[in-house]
Amino acid sequence: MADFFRLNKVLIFGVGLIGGSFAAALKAAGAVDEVVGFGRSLPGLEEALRLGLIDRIGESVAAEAPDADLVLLATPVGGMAVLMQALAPHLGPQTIVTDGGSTKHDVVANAYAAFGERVGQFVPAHPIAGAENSGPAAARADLYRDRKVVVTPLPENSSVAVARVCDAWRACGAVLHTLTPADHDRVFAAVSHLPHLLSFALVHDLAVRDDRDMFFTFAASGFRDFTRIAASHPEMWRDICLANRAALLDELDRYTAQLATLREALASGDGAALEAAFDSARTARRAWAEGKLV
Ligand SMILES: NC(=O)C1=CN([C@@H]2O[C@H](COP(=O)(O)OP(=O)(O)OC[C@H]3O[C@@H](n4cnc5c(N)ncnc54)[C@H](O)[C@@H]3O)[C@@H](O)[C@H]2O)C=CC1
Ligand SMILES: O=C(O)C(=O)Cc1ccc(O)cc1
Repeated sequence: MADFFRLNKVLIFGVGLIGGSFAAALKAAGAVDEVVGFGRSLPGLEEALRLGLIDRIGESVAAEAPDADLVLLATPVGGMAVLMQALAPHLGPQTIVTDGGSTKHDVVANAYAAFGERVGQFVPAHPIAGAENSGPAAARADLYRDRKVVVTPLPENSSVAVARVCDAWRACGAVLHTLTPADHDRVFAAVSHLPHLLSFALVHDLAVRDDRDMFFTFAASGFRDFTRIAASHPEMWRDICLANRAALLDELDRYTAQLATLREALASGDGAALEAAFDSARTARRAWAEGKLV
């Protein structure tokens, strides 16, 4: 990144964990003059202002967008189409729009529909950093330090547009990677969306039992590790699952087949088959945790 990288004005739609952390990181890096926040909840925006994540609450899209260098969409993905439609008539010639959404195929389709001939001004991206906590109070200036951000550029994007988005994320401390939207959604269905669905499913199944207290009383660290992400934002995860439903259904089918194989081994008392699967998983998990599988 060039040393002189600096943004004049950044608009953030949805100043929660992802948008608020982006704002905080740009400010900490001295890479932005002014951050203006938009959102659907005034108390949330006032909290973001109090926390110093944003400098102002936006007056109107028409007034704020034309001279903005960068616009980040950081709402749940299901809300982005409407925001894109609202932004499209007011983009300045130099304004670049990006997003932090967890899915890309749907976001890209919505961008083509909203921006039309100006879709080159939209550069899709996804920070692979986050937490089960949400809202402006969860935002942290160091959330993206040494974390990956995946960009899925469009054929219509200029190198200047892609560079502005990548430089902004680099100013936040992130490491940039590039995927196609299709590969992105296939990969994250497997390593992020499916694990969240499984975690929600396990806790939900226990939570609806009459004698749930007995189970939760004795749940220990393995349960804690497996279910931390079941404390994540339900609306956000509803949108992710629906947006990436084709890839997620494929992964769910693979997982269901894997469970069926293990169930069969269990039912027939085939300890060797169970141990072989557990051993293969343990080897891969340990290698991944030691950075040997990336
Ligand atoms: N939470 C995580 O760990 C990660 C989330 N993401 C993606 O980032 C986006 C934001 O997620 P978080 O920051 O975690 O959520 P969050 O709940 O912390 O923040 C979202 C903010 O958007 C506002 N909002 C919701 N709907 C809106 C709408 N229609 N118009 C305007 N504002 C709206 C909310 O009031 C809230 O302030 C999502 O698309 C999510 O998929 C990406 C990477 C990690
Ligand atoms: O809480 C966790 O560990 C996460 O997995 C955070 C996360 C959630 C959604 C994303 O698109 C990327 C990262």
